Amino acid sequence: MAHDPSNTQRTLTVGLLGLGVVGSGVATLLRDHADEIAGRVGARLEIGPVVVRDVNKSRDVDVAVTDDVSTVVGAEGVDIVVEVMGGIDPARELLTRALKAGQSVVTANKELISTHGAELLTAAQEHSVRLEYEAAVAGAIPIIKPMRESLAGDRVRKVLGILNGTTNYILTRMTEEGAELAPVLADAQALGYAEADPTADVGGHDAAAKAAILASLAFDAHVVRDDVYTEGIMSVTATDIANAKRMGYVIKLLGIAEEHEDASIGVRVHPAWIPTSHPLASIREAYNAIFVEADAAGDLMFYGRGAGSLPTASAVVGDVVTAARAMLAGERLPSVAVADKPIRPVDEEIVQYYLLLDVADEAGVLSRVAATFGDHDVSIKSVWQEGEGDQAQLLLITHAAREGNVRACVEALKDLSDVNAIASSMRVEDRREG
Ligand SMILES: NC(=O)C1=CN([C@@H]2O[C@H](COP(=O)(O)OP(=O)(O)OC[C@H]3O[C@@H](n4cnc5c(N)ncnc54)[C@H](O)[C@@H]3O)[C@@H](O)[C@H]2O)C=CC1
Ligand SMILES: N[C@@H](CC=O)C(=O)O
Ligand code: NA
Repeated sequence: MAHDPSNTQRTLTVGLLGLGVVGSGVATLLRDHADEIAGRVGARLEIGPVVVRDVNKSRDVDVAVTDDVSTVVGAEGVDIVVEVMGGIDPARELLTRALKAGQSVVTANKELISTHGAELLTAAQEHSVRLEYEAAVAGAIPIIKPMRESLAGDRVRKVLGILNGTTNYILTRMTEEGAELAPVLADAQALGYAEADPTADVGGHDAAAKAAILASLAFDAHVVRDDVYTEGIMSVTATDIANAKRMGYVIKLLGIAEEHEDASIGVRVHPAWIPTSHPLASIREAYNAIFVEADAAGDLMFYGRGAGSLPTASAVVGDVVTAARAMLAGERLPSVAVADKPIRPVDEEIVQYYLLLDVADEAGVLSRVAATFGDHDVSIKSVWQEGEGDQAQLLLITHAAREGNVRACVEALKDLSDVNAIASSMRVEDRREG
């Protein structure tokens, strides 16, 4: 049945901060889906002032723009502020001001939420308005609301996610086409997936921000971006990809958050081998996925587009609808008791490793290498040797061991006279290892 917007006389005004990739998508959806949204909210949502840096720039979307933030932030008649500028400053100060002025806020800004989310949520609570940020984690995928609401009766143990579209796109093309990283990154930028500064993507920082937000929600804890151990994909080579493939694995940039039995929280982002049989192994291109292990629900997987204009705008506009409904119903943000749980240092994590060693092809090398592993309490699961003549490569996969021991073992291996180099090392995330 078609929506009848005639009974939705009330109008709420949505002001926008930023009109780039995401902002243009938000303006497009608010305009193109206006009637359905009015039917769902019980009020029409009107696009109010749109703040941009350069009012003279030509744009694909036809809205009136201004460079005066005071027309949106704290402005009489603007009910909801959508922040899609990115960065900490001035977003932090502008959103604080908006919340204090009684405006609900919707943001896609993971950098801001993962560092100053707690103070912004407090301001929202204190002023009885909403702060929504579904687009900040995994773009279009509904994950914030399921974590906050659908799983509120369960206990989440572990979250494992492909949280960055740009790097998944790059790794997919490196794996499937043998492409080099740099030109594929340029394609990801042209497609609107990358951050304004793409080192946030390839360096793992964007995924780390999202992992911090997810860990906070999953474990009712205060986890910030700087708590996340972070490695990016710059060191992943074609050789690593080929080695993973022939052993039955693929390489993905993973965000991993888990609550350990001592209530400490481990949260890390790094490239990892995962078995081709794992549901996350089949996630290609700019798609994201989040695999959740919960006590009662068991395994869940959330899948969808993690980046791009309209997919991200879908999550932003969904949040605008949430904020508008709450405003009309007088509903406040749910208040959650948050504990200060300790962050487990990465050295204390129990991990499995792939190591590639350049060694001299001489008698006794293998036993000296094996003894070094034994000295550090790291057990070898499998080993292959390749090459002949003076040089050989040893490919080793360890059993799960304490990260700090693996690191010390790697340092000791470097000191062996017949180990010329540690050509590569990467963690293996394999549930079969326990
Ligand atoms: N592009 C994507 O696929 C996704 C982006 N996000 C987040 O959405 C936000 C926006 O991202 P994009 O639209 O991709 O960035 P963008 O760079 O395309 O757009 C940002 C816009 O904000 C404007 N802007 C920045 N600072 C401003 C200021 N002080 N005053 C006025 N205008 C200002 C810029 O001129 C630009 O037009 C970021 O927080 C990003 O992390 C989240 C999910 C996906
Ligand atoms: N640059 C990000 C955009 C969405 O958060 C990504 O590539 O995932
Ligand atoms: Na999302």
